[in-house]
Amino acid sequence: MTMTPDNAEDSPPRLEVSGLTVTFGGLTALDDVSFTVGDGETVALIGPNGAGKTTVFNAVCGLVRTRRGEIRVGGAPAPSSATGLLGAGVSRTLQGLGLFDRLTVLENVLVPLTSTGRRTAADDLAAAHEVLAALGLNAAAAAPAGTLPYPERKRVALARALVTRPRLVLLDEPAGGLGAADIDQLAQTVRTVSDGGCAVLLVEHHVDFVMDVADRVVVLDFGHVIACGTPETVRRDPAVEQAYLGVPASRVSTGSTSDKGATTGEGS
Ligand SMILES: Nc1ncnc2c1ncn2[C@@H]1O[C@H](COP(=O)(O)OP(=O)(O)OP(=O)(O)O)[C@@H](O)[C@H]1O
Repeated sequence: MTMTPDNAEDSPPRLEVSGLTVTFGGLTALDDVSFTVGDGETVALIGPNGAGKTTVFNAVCGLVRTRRGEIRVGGAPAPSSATGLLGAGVSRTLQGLGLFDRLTVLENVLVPLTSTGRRTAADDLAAAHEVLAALGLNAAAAAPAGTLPYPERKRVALARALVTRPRLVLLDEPAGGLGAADIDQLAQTVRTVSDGGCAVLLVEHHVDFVMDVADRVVVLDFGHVIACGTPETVRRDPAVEQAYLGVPASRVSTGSTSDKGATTGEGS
């Protein structure tokens, strides 16, 4: 859902990517990529393997050098340090989850709060328990994260991204490896987050999930934006059909259990 704050017409987009070009040696991973994500808006980046989706995330987080172009968060140049991003209200999840398996679920979720050092321990605990409750993880709070089943581990990673109450959250394949019930729950969480005014940018291969939650879809292919629009517009676009949606998953997937193809059923 797109929120319309009172002064929306005066506000810069929460995320503005303009003419972003990233090269790795002789490879142009992103070529003149531009799009925006507004407050309360959910935008999905889709495209085949190697299209450049994760590179966009890495560029927004300052993890890869930008050859050309500009990235602005809330109207200001995007910070490039982890603490700068947290301060600007940006958080992200990782494809590989990146949890500390031996730390408890609660300790994992507290990590981004303690690293900012701006709040009291009591505030941090309250915020962590709030997000754990919202994601149905309270009962698992004291368990080592590594002992949980994969869908719960994914929710812990999501909780860790949301505990700072971000204004922009980047979700890297949030539905990957999940079954239908977990994807429904995830979609509800994404809607709640965006209804609260947070801008959501997600990379996802699970097309049904994208069509369900995204306000707009940006389609990348070989580092170029080949389509951008509402889910229905993009789904009917012949160029998107040819580059991605019409391509058998086996031709864009990296493995038989991978969620990297354009999947339309359950993610695993
Ligand atoms: N650090 C790097 N060094 C060299 N090449 C890289 C690096 N990171 C990404 N690439 C290349 O850049 C291109 C875009 O990769 P990227 O990971 O952004 O694609 P993607 O759309 O996220 O793919 P996937 O769906 O498989 O995650 C690919 O050709 C990839 O091999």
